[in-house]
Amino acid sequence: MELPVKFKEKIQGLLQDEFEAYLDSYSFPEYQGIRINTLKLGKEAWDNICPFEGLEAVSWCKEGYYYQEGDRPGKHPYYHAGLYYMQEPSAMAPGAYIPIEEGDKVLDLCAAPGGKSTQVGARLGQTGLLVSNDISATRAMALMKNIENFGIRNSMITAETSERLATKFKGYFNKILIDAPCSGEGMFRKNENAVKSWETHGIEHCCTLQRIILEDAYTMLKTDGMMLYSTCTFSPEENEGMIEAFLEKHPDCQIIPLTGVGGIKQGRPEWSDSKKDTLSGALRLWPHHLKGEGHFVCLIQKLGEAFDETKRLSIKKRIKDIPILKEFIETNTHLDINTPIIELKNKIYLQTEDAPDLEGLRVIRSGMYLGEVKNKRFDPSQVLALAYPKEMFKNYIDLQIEDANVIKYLKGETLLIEAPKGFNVIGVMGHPLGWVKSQNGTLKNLYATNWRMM
Ligand SMILES: C[S@@+](CC[C@H](N)C(=O)[O-])C[C@H]1O[C@@H](n2cnc3c(N)ncnc32)[C@H](O)[C@@H]1O
Repeated sequence: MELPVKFKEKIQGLLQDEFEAYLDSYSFPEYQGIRINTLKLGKEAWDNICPFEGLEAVSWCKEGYYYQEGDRPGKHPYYHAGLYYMQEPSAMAPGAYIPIEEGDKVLDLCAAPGGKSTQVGARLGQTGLLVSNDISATRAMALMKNIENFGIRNSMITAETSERLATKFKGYFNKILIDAPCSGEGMFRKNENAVKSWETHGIEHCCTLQRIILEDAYTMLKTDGMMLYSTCTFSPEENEGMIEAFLEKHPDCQIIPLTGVGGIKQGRPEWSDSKKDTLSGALRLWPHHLKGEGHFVCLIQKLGEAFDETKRLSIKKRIKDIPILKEFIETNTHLDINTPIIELKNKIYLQTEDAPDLEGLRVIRSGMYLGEVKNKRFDPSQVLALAYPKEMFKNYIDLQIEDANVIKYLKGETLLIEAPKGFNVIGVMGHPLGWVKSQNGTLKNLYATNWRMM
């Protein structure tokens, strides 16, 4: 790996006698992690079915593990069941350090492909609301799939600029995650393109974006709300310097100090202009101090007054108001038919009671997609099967992990299994995978085409 000379000189000046150790980290292996989905199973249940040998705990994220080279977690049926997310271990820090309380309204402002959104969504435990946003609609589609696979029900997904979101959500959120677009110096070890991008775009371009995003996040925070700012870069301009400039502009905000564990170091006030001690309450993850690529994390609280001016969705419909949907839900599930929904071009989305009105925004998913009313029938979505435990479904077929039918199902094949006539949910080791339709000993495979195993 050839590091840009300018970068090397700068980091040497910053790290001084740590510089050699930092350079040595480029010969260390790439660290890969998985994070268990606590919406679907607890630690004990995971330990009972874990298919990977020698997982090692990530010290700053209690659901995180390093897996070994040769493991293929993305190819395992448990990945299709949404039991875990694959994530670089240092990237687990922002989602682990942001305080989340039951019922919080959380915004993940730069969310794709969904590492931190799935983490925070799991921590919300299906309470409150998670709005996940990314400026790129293409990346937001990948984000949507990850959120759906995780079974996060209380979520909305948008593809917007922070400026446009801020016009809708003034003073609305309790917590905001800003995993800012950055110069990506922490990605150099595993991705040569990150070096090219650093040389092309430069740090100043990223700083401009970060300043705008932080300002908009401030507008969207409630009084006492907290935002967690993170980057995967080392440059002080995008980290301590960015926070310092923000706090100068907003004296009603303060850093909530965080304490590093497992080799995580504190922020470096000496790398800022003001050298304010409070900046040491931020965290720095370095590849020469821990097993991870690198991150910066800082938690900020807004104390100033803010008023929630966000328009709420006027819920006019519930499941019971659409006869075909009501019949499907009552026949096949134990879902409450009073649950609020919205209907958009025959597609039905589950809503939370206090959902915000997203009109005028570029919306990727307005609530959890339940399915489609089509030619006087209801086609249930893949998401519906993944978003609830097996007990929610009246007909559930469970397969053992070694059963060849698991892979056949994930590949979209028809299965020869006796089951009650009509819709069934099929799953593996107690965890739903998707729908099948049973008739005369045959299961028609309804596993969504774009989710199939290759
Ligand atoms: C570091 S990545 C986010 C990674 C993500 N948080 C995760 O954990 O999977 C930064 C993201 O910011 C998005 N982005 C860039 N500029 C943005 C803006 N002005 N508003 C919102 N998102 C933006 C990029 O498309 C990119 O997906």
